[in-house]
Amino acid sequence: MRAEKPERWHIGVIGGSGLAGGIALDEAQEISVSSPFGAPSGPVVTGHLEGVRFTFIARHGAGHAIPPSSVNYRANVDVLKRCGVTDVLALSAVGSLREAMAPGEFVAVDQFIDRTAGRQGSFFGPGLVAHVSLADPVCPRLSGQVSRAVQEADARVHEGGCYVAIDGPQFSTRAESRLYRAWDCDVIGMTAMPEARLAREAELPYALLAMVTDYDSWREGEEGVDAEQVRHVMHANVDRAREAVRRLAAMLPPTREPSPIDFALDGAVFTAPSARNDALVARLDAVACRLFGERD
Ligand SMILES: CSC[C@H]1O[C@H](OP(=O)(O)O)[C@H](O)[C@@H]1O
Ligand SMILES: Nc1ncnc2[nH]cnc12
Repeated sequence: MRAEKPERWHIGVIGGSGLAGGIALDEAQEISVSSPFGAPSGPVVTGHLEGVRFTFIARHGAGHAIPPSSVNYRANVDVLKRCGVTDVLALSAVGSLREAMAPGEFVAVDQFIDRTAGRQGSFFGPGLVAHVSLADPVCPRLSGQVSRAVQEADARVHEGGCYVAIDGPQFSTRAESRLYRAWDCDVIGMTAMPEARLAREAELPYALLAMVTDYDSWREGEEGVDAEQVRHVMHANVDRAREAVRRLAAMLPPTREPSPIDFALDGAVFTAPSARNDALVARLDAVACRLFGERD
């Protein structure tokens, strides 16, 4: 078993809609990292912000070419882990299902309902069965720090909110939008699942900063959401998201104390050593390096 995580922060940022251009990092370097789970969404850029190491991936690739259900979520998370990332901050555009969560505001999401289907939702599989806890899918420490960073960036943030993940790429019908409100969901998007599940399997504390771009399609007597509206609000606010990331870097304590999520795989693997699929174990050399060690 490998030693505990390093004491230095290394934040992996997965940038969503509006963030294909990345975040401005000092000494930024584009690096090529391959993954046994296939190609990540696009170039991986690593550098520093306020002296803290950051590594960035654009979720939809350069120029936003990859639709939500075609994102290789496993490769993205695996590559971040391979780069030595300690914590993941995901940035996403979302629709609001609550009057109080207005376009232009941010939500530090803390729960999910997953309505996606057919996406690769686990690093594990036949020959290596693991069940991690997902009761609290977001890291409260990172999410709290991110909320404070948004406030410092002079933007409004709602601390906590349930995100319903849909496949898309179409927006929801009015009936679906009303249904998700009845389920007590607060915001809607197309990408946080399975991303959050995979981060947990990779023992990476995950926080999701959602930027509200629209009211989806539940409001009586109003037009439903359309892409033009989303694009407009997104472009008006994306620099605030970048500023929040910079503020986060500036406020992180110099030493990273361990998180319980760093040990999410402890006790999670059910498959007996004699029944394990060696090829699958080998593919987990980054994700589960603490359990199985790294490849030579
Ligand atoms: C551009 S509107 C729909 C699109 O935006 C969100 O993407 P992301 O989460 O990567 O910011 C949403 O999930 C959809 O993929
Ligand atoms: N209304 C909406 N539904 C799904 N994803 C979105 N991303 C931004 N707005 C959205």
